[in-house]
Amino acid sequence: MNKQTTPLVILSGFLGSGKTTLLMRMLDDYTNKGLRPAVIMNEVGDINFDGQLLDGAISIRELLSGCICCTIRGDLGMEIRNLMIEQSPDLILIEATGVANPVEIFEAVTEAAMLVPIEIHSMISVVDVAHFLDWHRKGTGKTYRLMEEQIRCASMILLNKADRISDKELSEANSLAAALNPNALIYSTVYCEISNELLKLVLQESMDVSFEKKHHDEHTHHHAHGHGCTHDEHEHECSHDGHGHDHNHDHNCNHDHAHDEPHKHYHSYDHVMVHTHYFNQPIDRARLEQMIDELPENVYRAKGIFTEAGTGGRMMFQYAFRELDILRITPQGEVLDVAVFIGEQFPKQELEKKLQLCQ
Ligand SMILES: Nc1nc2c(ncn2[C@@H]2O[C@H](COP(=O)(O)OP(=O)(O)OP(=O)(O)O)[C@@H](O)[C@H]2O)c(=O)[nH]1
Repeated sequence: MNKQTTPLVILSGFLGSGKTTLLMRMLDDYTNKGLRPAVIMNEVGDINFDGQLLDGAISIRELLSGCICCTIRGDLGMEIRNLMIEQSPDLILIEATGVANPVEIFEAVTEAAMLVPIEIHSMISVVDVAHFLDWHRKGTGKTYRLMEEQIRCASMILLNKADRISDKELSEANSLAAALNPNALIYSTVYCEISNELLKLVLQESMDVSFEKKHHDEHTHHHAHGHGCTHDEHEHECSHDGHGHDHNHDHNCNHDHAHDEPHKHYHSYDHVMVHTHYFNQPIDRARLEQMIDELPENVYRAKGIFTEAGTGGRMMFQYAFRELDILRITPQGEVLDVAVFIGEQFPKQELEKKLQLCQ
């Protein structure tokens, strides 16, 4: 490890694949070893629920309401710079949004490296293996292509949620991932459980070599600000009709795709829709569970904090690819009751009605 630079690890992977689960493991391990990690978390929504799950002693920077690979790319550089100056951490972990294009994140970090001495040691792509196979069978769509890109750019791939598929399917997913990225280390995991040796390896310098090579070999489109990305700031469709708040991320990313072939550049963010709902009353948990069970397929991800009617307990729910987890939390500081839904073209008004009925 080069002592002059601070190692930086990027956690990428589609919505709900297990990035925060991995982040928490890494933080536990590194803090137990006496290291001082700092975290940058990026969410497409307005709220960072995952910060609630982290130890209050860890320095966390949040980049909300935008995707670090595009709209708030400049902010990432500034955050890294500020973190380095104010905290001088031993390492920086960046959890990207599930819809971030890894090539763009890599470039945003590279730009930051011009300001402060940091070095990317690893880009870990966490894959919800059941979700990945499902999309592979459909074989099309921006979501699948984004997942492919996240796999292609990784130095390490975790085929996570292995508990949700058979051994045969796991071996199929392994072959698919290896075909997309023969240079990466591939592991299958349950709740991102990786060994201490691997966690150590993540911080070692050699890991980024194949990644950099892939970057230059395969992603030959022009960049360094000259990539023709004319972001028409978000067309924020903010309908403050009481509680709902929608973001239709309709920016036009005019990448010069002629230069991108054969590996096109997928900014899945432009087709992603975010709906935020603030609860103003306690929630009937059974109704919430039923409402989530009935969510349309194109809602990929939902998270929220609510007060349970009856017990008055504060709860966090996590929904990813048709699986729901609800856990009791002790909020750090003042935290509102709020839920965020992320997906593609889902009927927001219908969702709003159902949310109202849970109260
Ligand atoms: N069954 C199963 N569930 C898992 C596994 N790993 C994570 N989860 C659950 O999947 C949900 C999403 O996990 P997160 O770690 O929050 O996923 P994420 O990638 O950070 O999600 P976003 O930040 O929204 O993109 C949570 O409810 C986790 O408890 C696993 O291996 N198996």
